[in-house]
Amino acid sequence: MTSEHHADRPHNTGRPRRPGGPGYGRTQDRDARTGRAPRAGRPASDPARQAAYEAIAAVHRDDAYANLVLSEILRGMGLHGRDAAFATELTYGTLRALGTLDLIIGDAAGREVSRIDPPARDALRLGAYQLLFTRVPAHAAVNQTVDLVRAVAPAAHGFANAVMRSISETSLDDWLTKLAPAYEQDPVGNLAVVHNHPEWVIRAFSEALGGDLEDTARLLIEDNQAPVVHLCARPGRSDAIELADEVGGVPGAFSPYAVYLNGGSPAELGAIRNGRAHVQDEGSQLVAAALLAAPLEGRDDRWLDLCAGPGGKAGLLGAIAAERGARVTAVEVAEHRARLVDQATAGMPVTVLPTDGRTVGRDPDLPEEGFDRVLVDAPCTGLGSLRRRPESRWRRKPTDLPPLTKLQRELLVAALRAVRPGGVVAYVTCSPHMVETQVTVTEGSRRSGVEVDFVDARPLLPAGMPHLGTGPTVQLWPHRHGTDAMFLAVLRRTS
Ligand SMILES: C[S@@+](CC[C@H](N)C(=O)[O-])C[C@H]1O[C@@H](n2cnc3c(N)ncnc32)[C@H](O)[C@@H]1O
Repeated sequence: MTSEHHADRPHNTGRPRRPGGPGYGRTQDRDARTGRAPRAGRPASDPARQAAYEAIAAVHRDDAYANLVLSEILRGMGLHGRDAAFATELTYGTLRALGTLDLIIGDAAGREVSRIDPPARDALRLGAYQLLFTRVPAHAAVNQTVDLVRAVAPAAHGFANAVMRSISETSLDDWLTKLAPAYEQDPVGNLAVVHNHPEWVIRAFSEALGGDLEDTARLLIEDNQAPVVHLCARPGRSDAIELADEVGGVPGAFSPYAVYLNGGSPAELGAIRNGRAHVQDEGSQLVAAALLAAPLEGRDDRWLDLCAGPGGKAGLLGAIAAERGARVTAVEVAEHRARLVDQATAGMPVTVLPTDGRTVGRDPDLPEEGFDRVLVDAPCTGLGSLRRRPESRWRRKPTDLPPLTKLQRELLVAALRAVRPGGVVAYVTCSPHMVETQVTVTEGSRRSGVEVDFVDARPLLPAGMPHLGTGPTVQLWPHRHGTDAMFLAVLRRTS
């Protein structure tokens, strides 16, 4: 091993790195130790790769969300069109495939990736992704990566060159054969490496899919695809067919409000800018509409959204409330998210309460038995929307579950107290994890102190929708419905 193989170790061992501190400099920064600019007169790498590197580094360094940080970076660098699309593919693809990329890099480098200096490590991940998962020619992937490493971790460029060349000598299939355990001996371990998901997530998916590993594999494959952007045509303001014509999209398969967008930036659409539509997964539209489709006797004009931020479902409920003469109270505990709900529901009969949803009965605006329909779109692991949040499968941990499920139960209990006898509560998560779905619903309703009945949620979804199971709850799936894996339970308070 040459000395360069060791040159990428942290220089300031023992001290945590600050964001923007040495070793994490932006590609155009000067080298923190030598003060020299990287390869004077020559860009570190092309702008799309540079943007992708910055985004990946920010996700790992600052716990940033890829979608938010990438759009900021693209804006800051003035990247549009093909460059922006390439940067997005590189960022999302690298973050999704992280577990497998790290195994391969670790093998090629002869050391754990945790022992590679973070800037060099992120550049190598980006490079390995190009080599193994894209049609970028190998020489371009290697050279661009080495140039990038020269800029962000100058001492490691020789090491990076050796690792990239070693990775490029073997095809992805051969790497997977070498590093994945045999399916017959360890099916979950095999799927984890082959389809880029943590094992605990695969076990959770498999449990929710009745232990069917072939079906689970189909879900994992779907999770690795870039999702189609769905719009929601707001009732009373727009119509899905007209909107599809206007934006060059296609009306959705299930939700009467859904339009599938054929690429392009939704933020630039007139319909989004003037509040006739919003971006929202079709599954989210379906579960919000299901709450309003549940039969109800008596009063039906006081609706509550107990976890409203950033306001997607509140926007749909508010638009329908305007048509039906109802009023929505939208509760959101995080102030900045409550402001987003305000913006999302401008001009609708919606009152936003920036408060904790568990204060039902203690807050005069959240009286017990004060609402006819209540939505609890509970905070959750988000394992059902991994397509949209490429980093989250590696960031989430099983230890996230106990505090989240406690909060979910408490919010469901609050919802069951807020609804009047005879009224309905929809409990929704964008996670299919059974602990967040079935277990929370069973435990929450048991602890609420009120009597409830399950309402069969299947007839509350559009007629003819396939794969809705045996009820009374419904689990949607990316590989079956093209939606996020939304879970829906509808409960009627009977006492
Ligand atoms: C899954 S998100 C809701 C998404 C939203 N319904 C939509 O469609 O845009 C859950 C939300 O619950 C909020 N939240 C968490 N704890 C809460 C609490 N105790 N009371 C009210 N909101 C809470 C989170 O800040 C987060 O915005």
